[in-house]
Amino acid sequence: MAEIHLKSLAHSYSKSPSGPEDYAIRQLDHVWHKGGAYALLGPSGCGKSTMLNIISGLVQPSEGEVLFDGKRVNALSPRDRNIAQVFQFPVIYDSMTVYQNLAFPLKNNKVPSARIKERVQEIAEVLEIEDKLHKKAKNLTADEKQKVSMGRGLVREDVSAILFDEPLTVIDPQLKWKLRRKLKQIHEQFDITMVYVTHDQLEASTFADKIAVMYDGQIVQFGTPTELFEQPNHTFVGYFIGSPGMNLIDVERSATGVRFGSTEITLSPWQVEQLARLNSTNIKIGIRPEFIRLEMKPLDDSYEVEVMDMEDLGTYKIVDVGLEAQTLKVRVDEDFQVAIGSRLHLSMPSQWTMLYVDEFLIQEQS
Ligand SMILES: Nc1ncnc2c1ncn2[C@@H]1O[C@H](COP(=O)(O)OP(=O)(O)OP(=O)(O)O)[C@@H](O)[C@H]1O
Repeated sequence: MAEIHLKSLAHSYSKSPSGPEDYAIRQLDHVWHKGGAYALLGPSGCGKSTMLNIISGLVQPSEGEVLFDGKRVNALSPRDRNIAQVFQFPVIYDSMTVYQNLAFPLKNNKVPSARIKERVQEIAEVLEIEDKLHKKAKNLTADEKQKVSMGRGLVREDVSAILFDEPLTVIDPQLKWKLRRKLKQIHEQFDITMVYVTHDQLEASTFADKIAVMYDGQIVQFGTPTELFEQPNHTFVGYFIGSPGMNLIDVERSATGVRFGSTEITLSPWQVEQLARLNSTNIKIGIRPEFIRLEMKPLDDSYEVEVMDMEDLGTYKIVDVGLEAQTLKVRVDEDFQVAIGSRLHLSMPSQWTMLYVDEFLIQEQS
């Protein structure tokens, strides 16, 4: 098991990149600590697979270093890096039995046969495929094949880390949840560094203690699911995490804070102070639908809004309200009743009103 440090790492698939847009990974520094259960979350094309392949050695980074426990491994082959990688689609030998498939990585590493037997049995039990051990892999279902593929990654005890690249894509939705829990359990049991790539926030937060959110070749935030929800460090994190995502409104500076149209937004004094130090005109405020309050009567700091739409999602409702030219989404209880077109009063608690300049969160200095 190793700490994996990506130092000043950047990668372009182009031989002569002419600008940041030619990079799949823009310059970043990141540490995956020993024994952590991590997710690497982001939309298609943001660079997740490239990062995993750089760690495992399948891709050589065009800039920077990959360090395992402080030792540079850029020149080491994937085999010598001792990383197990599980891909989106099963990588197994069809002509071998399940047992032979699971035993293969151990045999290659000259593990004594008694230990191979024990270990294969242990992993097969965890993945609930012990009754398939003597079946030929070609006769398995797609789900079972992927379980074997995962087992081949999990079976080795000496690995620096296990990297999972969207491993549950081919798995039946019913089984997905169960397998994610299993992986988490395996992590707790064997204490291995695991990095799990996904574009699904639910998958990321059920598996990982900490999530790295990737956007456009950069890690824009590395935090717990709660931190990503409550303090999105970048507008993309606000938008991508949550269902629906954060309300983001373009604003301009005003005498007391910021405004859009004739709506003045009251900021905290420290936000005003920090904003005054910056020149950018790319300013947004963000607030999650869960943190906006809707009232029948005006409050001191409320804004009058019009109800535009309402969606009943079973256990809660999402109300769309119009404030000047903006539409904000508000999450309300299931029993909330209101007619479309009625006028309500909206308030945004300052504690949950985030200020973004050039897409990054303005944070209170301690
Ligand atoms: N072998 C390659 N040659 C050239 N460009 C590539 C290659 N592999 C990936 N890219 C490009 O690099 C960028 C990052 O791709 P990558 O596959 O790492 O993203 P991803 O986040 O894993 O996406 P997905 O979830 O769709 O797999 C994309 O613009 C992609 O088109």
